[in-house]
Amino acid sequence: MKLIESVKEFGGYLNRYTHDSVACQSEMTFSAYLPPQAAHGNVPALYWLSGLTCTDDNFRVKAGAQRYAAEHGIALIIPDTSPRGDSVPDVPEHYDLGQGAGFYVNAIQPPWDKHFRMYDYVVEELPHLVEANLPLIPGLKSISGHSMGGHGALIAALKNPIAYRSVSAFAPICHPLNGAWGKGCFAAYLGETTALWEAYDATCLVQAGARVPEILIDQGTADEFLMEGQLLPEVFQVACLQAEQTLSLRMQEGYDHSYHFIATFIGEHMAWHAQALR
Ligand SMILES: N[C@@H](CCC(=O)N[C@@H](CS)C(=O)NCC(=O)O)C(=O)O
Repeated sequence: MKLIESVKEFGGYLNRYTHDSVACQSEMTFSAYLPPQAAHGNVPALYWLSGLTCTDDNFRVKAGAQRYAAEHGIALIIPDTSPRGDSVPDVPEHYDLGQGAGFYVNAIQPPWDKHFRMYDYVVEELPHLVEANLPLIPGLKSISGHSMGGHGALIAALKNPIAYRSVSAFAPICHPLNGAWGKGCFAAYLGETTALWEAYDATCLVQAGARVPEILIDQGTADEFLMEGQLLPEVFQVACLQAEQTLSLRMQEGYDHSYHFIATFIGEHMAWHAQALR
């Protein structure tokens, strides 16, 4: 992997890297914040998955997480939301399909199947890469994300409960099978057989018996996409109740879907993950 940018922040370094991805068959970009503690030894990591239209940049400039990462001695690993480049398929007129909208699945339908393997990238390739090249404690990691990335964090943890110490999400897409964003991307990437979609749907995974120790979700009540029926946390909450999956769903009065909402509560999520990563 190649370091392309490094800036000192809160005593640590906010770095950006590129590398040739085997999973995505393209060059990928990601950011990593290494807290000051990483200068003296290996540290745990929190992976952050962003939402539709985002690159690795949105979280690093808008969420304000680096201050808390420095306080707790946790590295932040911030991947892009899809493969990119001229040879990677896209639908520029649709922000919610193709580049910027990888949905953290392994596509099996052409033309997406060659590059859009974000599930393998996030769960397998990226952890192996960063643990081999950065001062990280191998295997000591947690995951969080926003919207499409909240969905990604939930399914990554539910499908790999041993791999992550904790999972949280901001306004996650909890049941993509029944929201317009999820349906559009799943149909394109996975085909029309909805049975295949269930393996990437947090609500279906919980209903099918997947479990993690605890899930923390913050959801703004003034979120425009909550009102549109894209996120469906209430459906996930019922599934968790029925399955006895511990869920802390905090409905945050008046907050919208934006990074202002994330910035407000990211400190609490970082403290929560820090406890699990201790
Ligand atoms: N209206 C938005 C829809 C996409 C959107 O809201 N994306 C969220 C994630 S679902 C986001 O994080 N956008 C980038 C940002 O706010 O920095 C757009 O067209 O960009």
